Amino acid sequence: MTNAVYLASASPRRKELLTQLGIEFTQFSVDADESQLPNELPYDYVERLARLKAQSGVALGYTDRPVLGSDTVVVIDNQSLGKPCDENDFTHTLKRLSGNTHQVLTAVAFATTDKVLSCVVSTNVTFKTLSDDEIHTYWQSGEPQDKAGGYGIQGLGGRFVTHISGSYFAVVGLPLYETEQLLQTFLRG
Ligand SMILES: Cc1cn([C@H]2C[C@H](O)[C@@H](COP(=O)(O)OP(=O)(O)OP(=O)(O)O)O2)c(=O)[nH]c1=O
Repeated sequence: MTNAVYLASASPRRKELLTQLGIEFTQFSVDADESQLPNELPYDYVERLARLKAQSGVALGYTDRPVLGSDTVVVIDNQSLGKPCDENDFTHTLKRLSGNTHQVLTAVAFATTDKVLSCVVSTNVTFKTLSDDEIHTYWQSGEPQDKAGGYGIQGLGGRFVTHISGSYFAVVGLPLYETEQLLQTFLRG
């Protein structure tokens, strides 16, 4: 088996990040049910989804190379926040992130027909205090809509971040170092 993989993701960020790793890949999207189970912990949730996306790729017939699935959630007060469903939801989220530190959890999974291997990377991100105006203007930029927690650290949302501890790449959607390590372990095992 060569180093080439499949990327089971619709995310343009994950495509860019995987390109940055120099791994040859083919991208396709999978349609996974992303709802959280009752009482499911954020860590378990994000890891389950990454595995589900990878295994859905295998189930679609992409079986000749490892399939990479990944998922990102923002966690504050033990609650997982996905993409905002509307401006109200977004405003509520940004007010919770404002002036606080939250965690971004990104899970990565590789799957083939006979095995699946995954890991979760946690990064702490601290936001400055945001005004109502800043929050409203940011929503109108169109950037928050498709991003976990309603912000993009790599875009206009970057100016809200006063401190980050951990993997910047994991916040954007794919931790470079950990993904490469996981693939090496997967291919060896
Ligand atoms: C917090 C944060 C999230 N994000 C993105 C990463 C993920 O693409 C997205 C979270 O949604 P995900 O459901 O993890 O991924 P996705 O729907 O974009 O792609 P797919 O499921 O097909 O792989 O939020 C940023 O781009 N920047 C950030 O700062």
